[in-house]
Amino acid sequence: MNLLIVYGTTEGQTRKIAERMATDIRGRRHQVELLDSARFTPDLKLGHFDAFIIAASVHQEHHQEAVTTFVFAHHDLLSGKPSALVSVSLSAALDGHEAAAQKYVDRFVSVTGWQPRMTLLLGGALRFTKYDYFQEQFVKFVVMKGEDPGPGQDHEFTDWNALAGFTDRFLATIG
Ligand SMILES: Cc1cc2nc3c(=O)[nH]c(=O)nc-3n(C[C@H](O)[C@H](O)[C@H](O)COP(=O)(O)O)c2cc1C
Repeated sequence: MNLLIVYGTTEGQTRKIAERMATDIRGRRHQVELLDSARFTPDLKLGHFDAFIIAASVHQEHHQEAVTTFVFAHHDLLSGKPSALVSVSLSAALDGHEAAAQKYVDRFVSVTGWQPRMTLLLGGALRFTKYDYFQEQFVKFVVMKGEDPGPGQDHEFTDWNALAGFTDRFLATIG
């Protein structure tokens, strides 16, 4: 099988997630190409791929615009082949915030018209040491609703075992 992973990342965590999936897929003896949504090439031949994984992170309640545009433009092709969505957010990792994480996905599906075969809501990372004032305030007060982020400045919430299990299950659906 030949898979394409298209990812959108703002601070780098989703790139790390996409790269981990690619490593796992190659370990299962499939071919895989990684494409950063910020670097689309018009000559990319999507018809060459047997299955697709879209991975994008959430900022201010939305996935990256470049990913949304790509999926909207190709939703028929994506819906006609095995395809999966990995939605990376803080809400996916925080107790009591699952509904918000699901809401981002529901909106993405409704805006793009694509119905992924499988979806994973996956925790991302907090990088307070890299945020500017606005980013820090937004994460603390809008996303975390004033909850104490804890003493550590930066924290990775990504459940790598859940990701590996998801990748395996998706590969099992495409044979
Ligand atoms: C400015 C900013 C806004 C964010 N907005 C949201 C949000 O609305 N909902 C959410 O669940 N997570 C939000 N997050 C958390 C990100 O989804 C999380 O940090 C993720 O790991 C980012 O992935 P990336 O490094 O691939 O861009 C936000 C993060 C930042 C820095």
